[in-house]
Amino acid sequence: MPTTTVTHVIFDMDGLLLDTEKFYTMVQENILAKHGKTFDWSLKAKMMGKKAIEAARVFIQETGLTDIMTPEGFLIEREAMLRDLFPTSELMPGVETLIKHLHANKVPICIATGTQKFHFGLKTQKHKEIFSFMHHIVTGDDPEVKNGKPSPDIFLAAANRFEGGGSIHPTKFLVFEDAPSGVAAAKNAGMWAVMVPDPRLDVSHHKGADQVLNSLTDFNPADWGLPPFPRPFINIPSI
Ligand SMILES: O=P(O)(O)OC[C@H](O)CO
Ligand SMILES: [Mg+2]
Repeated sequence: MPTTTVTHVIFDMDGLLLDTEKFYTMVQENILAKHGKTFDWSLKAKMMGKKAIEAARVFIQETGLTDIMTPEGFLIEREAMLRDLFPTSELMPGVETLIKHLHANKVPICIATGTQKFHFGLKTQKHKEIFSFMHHIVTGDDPEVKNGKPSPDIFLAAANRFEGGGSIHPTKFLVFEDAPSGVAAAKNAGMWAVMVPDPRLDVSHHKGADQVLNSLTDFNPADWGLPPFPRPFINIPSI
């Protein structure tokens, strides 16, 4: 990991801030089971992080369902099943502590997520305070995001929306991601990428990340020149 100092942080959302990838996996397993097929992590690795329609095209192509359903039809079926699940989304471990710490230390933070704006609202409705600390949110259906991850579009758009964003060097941005497409998008944008992958994701997909963590609870802001977490207060009684 390079010794560098970043000044701004961009968070991915699904699978990184919110424990939502399990919903996509479960629903996609259910859809494939109806056609006698199974969903596996090699396909998941190709889909996660992408815009919905781009992920849908991968799903239909890779599972050989092109004669049975269209990507658009798959999304309609998938989203009908996801709609009731999204509002139950929980934060991933370490998220609340890290976001509150960065916000308290006035580190500019934002979100760049492939999910569409409507689903963003459903997924975050239980966590309004945490998401209120974000300077801005860029979603996959934003007009500036012409191509989804691994294209750099969404991270470049997110960087530009900070105060003075357009003149900040990309290496001043630290991106947190869970998906190979997201790490690639961050690197394509010239930014640093901390990957927090699902343990079921093959390690071959970790390449390109500047740092790989098992959990956000293992992140040390000082490693990136960000304000350190306060030292644990140890109350040593006077003798
Ligand atoms: O990981 P995100 O937040 O870019 O979301 C991407 C899709 O919506 C889920 O794979
Ligand atoms: Mg993600």
